[in-house]
Amino acid sequence: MTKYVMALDQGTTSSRAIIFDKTGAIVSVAQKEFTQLFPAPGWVEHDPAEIWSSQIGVATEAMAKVGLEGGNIAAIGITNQRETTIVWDRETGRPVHNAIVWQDRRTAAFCDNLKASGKEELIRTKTGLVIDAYFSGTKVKWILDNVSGARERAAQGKLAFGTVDAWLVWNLTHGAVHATDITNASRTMLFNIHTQTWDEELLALLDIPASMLPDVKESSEVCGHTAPGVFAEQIPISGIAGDQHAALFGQMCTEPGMVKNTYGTGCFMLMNIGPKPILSKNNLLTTVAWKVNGETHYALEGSIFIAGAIVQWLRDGLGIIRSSSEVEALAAKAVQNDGVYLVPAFAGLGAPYWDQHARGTLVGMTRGTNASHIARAALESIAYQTMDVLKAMEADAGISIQELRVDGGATGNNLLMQFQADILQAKVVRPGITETTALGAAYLAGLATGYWQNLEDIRSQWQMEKTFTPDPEQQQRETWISGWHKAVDAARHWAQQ
Ligand SMILES: Nc1ncnc2c1ncn2[C@@H]1O[C@H](COP(=O)(O)OP(=O)(O)O)[C@@H](O)[C@H]1O
Ligand SMILES: O=P(O)(O)OC[C@H](O)CO
Repeated sequence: MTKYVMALDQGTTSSRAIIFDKTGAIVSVAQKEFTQLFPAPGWVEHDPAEIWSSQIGVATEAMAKVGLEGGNIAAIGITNQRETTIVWDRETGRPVHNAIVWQDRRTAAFCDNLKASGKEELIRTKTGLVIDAYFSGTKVKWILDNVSGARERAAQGKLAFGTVDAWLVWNLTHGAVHATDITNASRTMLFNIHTQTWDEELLALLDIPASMLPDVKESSEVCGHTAPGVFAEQIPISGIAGDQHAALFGQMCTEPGMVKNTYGTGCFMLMNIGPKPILSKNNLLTTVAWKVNGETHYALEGSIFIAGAIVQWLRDGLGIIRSSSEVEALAAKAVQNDGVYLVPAFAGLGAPYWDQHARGTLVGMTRGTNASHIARAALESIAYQTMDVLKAMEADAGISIQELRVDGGATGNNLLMQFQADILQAKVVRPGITETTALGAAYLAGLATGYWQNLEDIRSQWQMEKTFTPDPEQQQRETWISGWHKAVDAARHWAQQ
């Protein structure tokens, strides 16, 4: 019987299942968007039941589309939107609250207080993270503080916390396994990336009982099997990684100094920095890239909160396009931005600014401004934010980055990719398979079960599809960049009380 590996890719806006064969080629894909809930300004939630039902639905659909059954799947890999926080009852398996999504800003004031109380250095040194509402820790605390009876039940060991990977594992195993992997753990602000354990001092600081926490596994390791009845046969769950870490692996950035940028809802640039967790001096995060066969690789990360999501906003919020793919043609109608800049700080600004109070800002409009300028400014904002992060990364690593490997939904946009190369003055390289997040999770899962023997087995599978080279004639770059930074200044601190 021919065997395959299935990746479950639970993203911010959709759940996807992708089945790969031994050559790393895609055999089947199924995808389902799910509901985004915005219960208050700055709040973003998902229904955990819908996360699970959409994910198991697409897994079954991807198999059925090509006539595969459980017995055909050698391993399952999970990759997920990170930081998004779910707390559930261990006995009933029911969540006590909606998932609080990574973009949610409700704990920003608490984070300000934490900073004011001088905890920044402690948290940075232990976790590699800056204090921000982005990470899971303060979201767990919010649930315990705000859901009636939750704190008491948590103290009695009755509640479980997990990021989305742990929630999927719990459901796939019918509650037999409560586990996460080290990459997801490194995004909680509760995990010490040096000792690789949950940190008691941070748990005490946020008043979170250790009994709620999942076991922490390597990224490529069998952590359990699907429960009987989930699929026709029980399948090992043998790879887990946060989506950005999985993408770094799927892009085969396995050597220190290699960099990838994923253009999805947000943009996330990660650089492999090898086995030592170097702390950033330029407001980037230090995070665990993966742990495989007992060897940990670390990464520097620049997280941008709104990237492709700005295109969704043009579609759903402004209504100037009907589908994301229309944005390129609309933007191309404006040869230049004509001084119009859009800073998409809808959820504050992430790296390298870390301004929780920045807000979305559109500047530089005149009577000649039309929808195409706004579309162009939206696309350019993705590239400018990436440039800010790349400059910080170059400063930290002391190197000049010549090549950026890219993936994610927005990389299909050639205008954006060319502008990115021009503004960075670096090559932008798009691989044949842009589903590198899912591919990375599949590789991690397949390596643990012997589907692939070792890295050499898979390294040669990475192939370039198109390289965007910078236009050497570009004269206006510096002017454009200084316009962008003026616009960022206008967006900053806007919502500060
Ligand atoms: N042609 C395009 N140009 C720009 N952005 C696009 C284009 N097509 C899709 N996108 C954006 O890419 C994002 C989806 O990418 P994906 O990698 O699936 O994201 P996620 O994993 O965050 O859900 C959406 O925000 C969408 O607006
Ligand atoms: O779902 P994505 O691809 O936008 O990724 C979300 C990130 O993991 C959040 O940190």
